[in-house]
Amino acid sequence: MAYSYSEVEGKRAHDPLAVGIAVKSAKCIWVAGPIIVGAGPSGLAAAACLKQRGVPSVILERSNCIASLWKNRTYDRLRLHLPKQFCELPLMPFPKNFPTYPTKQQFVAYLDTYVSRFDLKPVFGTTVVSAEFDPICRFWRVKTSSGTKCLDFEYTSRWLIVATGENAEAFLPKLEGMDDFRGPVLHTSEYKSGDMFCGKRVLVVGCGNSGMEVCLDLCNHNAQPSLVVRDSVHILPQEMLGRSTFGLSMCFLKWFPAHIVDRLLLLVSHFMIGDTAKYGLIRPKLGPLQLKNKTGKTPVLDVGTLSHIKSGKIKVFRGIKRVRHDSVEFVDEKEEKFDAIILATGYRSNVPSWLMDTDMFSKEDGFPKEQFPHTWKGKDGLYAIGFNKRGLLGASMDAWRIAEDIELMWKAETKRFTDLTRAVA
Ligand SMILES: Cc1cc2nc3c(=O)[nH]c(=O)nc-3n(C[C@H](O)[C@H](O)[C@H](O)COP(=O)(O)OP(=O)(O)OC[C@H]3O[C@@H](n4cnc5c(N)ncnc54)[C@H](O)[C@@H]3O)c2cc1C
Ligand SMILES: NC(=O)C1=CN([C@@H]2O[C@H](COP(=O)(O)OP(=O)(O)OC[C@H]3O[C@@H](n4cnc5c(N)ncnc54)[C@H](OP(=O)(O)O)[C@@H]3O)[C@@H](O)[C@H]2O)C=CC1
Ligand SMILES: O=C(O)C(=O)Cc1c[nH]c2ccccc12
Repeated sequence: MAYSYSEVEGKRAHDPLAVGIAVKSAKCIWVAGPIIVGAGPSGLAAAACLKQRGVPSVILERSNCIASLWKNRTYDRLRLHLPKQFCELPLMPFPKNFPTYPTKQQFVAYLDTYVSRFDLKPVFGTTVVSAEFDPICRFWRVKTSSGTKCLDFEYTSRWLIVATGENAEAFLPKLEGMDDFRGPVLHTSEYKSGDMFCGKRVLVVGCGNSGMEVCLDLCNHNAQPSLVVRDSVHILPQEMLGRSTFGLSMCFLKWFPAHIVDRLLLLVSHFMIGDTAKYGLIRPKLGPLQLKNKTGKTPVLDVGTLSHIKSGKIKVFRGIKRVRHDSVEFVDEKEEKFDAIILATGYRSNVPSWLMDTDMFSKEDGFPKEQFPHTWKGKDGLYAIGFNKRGLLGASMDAWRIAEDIELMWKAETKRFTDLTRAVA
């Protein structure tokens, strides 16, 4: 099937002149600057930093909006857990009137403004299904799918920036007997509020920040939540000594090693919230910051759930042995009836499903093989943003580095091109 120039034109992202996209063939689009996969906070931050340095880019996004995780796959009561100064994207501070912990709606509004401010125009409804480096031409071939075959393209560029996120796909563990359960089973990415669970017995599986906060939301909606804690977990108060726990940790880390700061955090936590192990929340052997550094596991910042666990309003269970028709059996042989199950079991990267043949990413977990601060750069013009397990702050750090790196090559190439055209003229 032949494609007219205007049809391909319709799929163009940014200002075609500024971007310098050239249509190479009917279904192939050459991108002069980098291709960015994903229009979440990371992809947007990368595009903005590049633009500020005069480097155009094209963002490919599978959903029909920016920040789809925040807009479509998070619960209503979500707020940033870290103070706003640690969650800003590069080049644009939060509005002064934002509270210390902005709501999801405020954060999303900020991202919408960010997009307007930098005039970013992601190509929506475009899933990257494969990306491969062509060693002969020395550029990346990025194949996309839009659901309609006639709108599938191959984008090519010298640079590829992976910004699909650490939370690209909901992780749904296979629990024995789950198919027999008579009630609803949903992942936290589908959970909006406890409205529909009023009066219901709900089992929340997983005690990360999502599981803990969903339990709190269920309490607020008069449901009866129970929490599965299969392993150990660090719970820290969101604030201590009059400061945010995160801010305080960052401050102390400038002077002391992580294991010392961990001792302080645990001491103050013990003083403020007591021994969490008494309630089934056993602390890992390694301190919260050391554990975060080593495994990426984020400590839970308590926003009110713990008091309901202490009061017995939220029951804590150990791992699940099997699910039955209307109940769940736990590893310690206890069995309890439930009306619904919410899987707060986290997410997975989807990079191995589309990025071919690279040394940069692990095929097992879809994260860069290198550790922070070396996660952002691979070979042959390949970059990763938002994969250093340091949230939005980490994504901002990556954005600066990537833009700086690409700008140097971009300027050199632009100069070569200008020299060449002058010589020809
Ligand atoms: C509930 C929740 C709350 C959080 N709160 C905080 C917080 O308060 N502070 C903090 O610092 N961090 C927080 N995080 C961490 C979180 O990872 C970041 O906030 C942020 O969303 C990461 O941005 P990202 O752009 O890297 O990934 P995402 O926001 O996940 O964006 C990735 C984008 O890539 C798109 N995509 C994926 N695969 C493809 C493909 N194959 N083709 C095209 N597009 C694709 C997705 O649709 C998505 O829009 C939170 C995470 C969750 C889940
Ligand atoms: N406002 C905020 O800032 C918020 C931030 N977040 C962030 O979003 C990211 C994702 O968080 P979250 O969704 O909580 O996911 P996490 O990956 O942090 O937590 C998943 C939890 O599920 C448990 N789990 C996984 N499989 C099973 C199973 N088969 N049986 C029992 N338990 C299981 C894990 O246990 P184990 O550890 O044993 O593997 C872990 O406790 C994190 O970075 C988090 O900090 C989330 C919510 C709010
Ligand atoms: O939400 C996340 O997982 C983040 O990476 C941000 C974050 C929340 N709490 C933290 C504690 C230590 C380091 C990062 C975080």
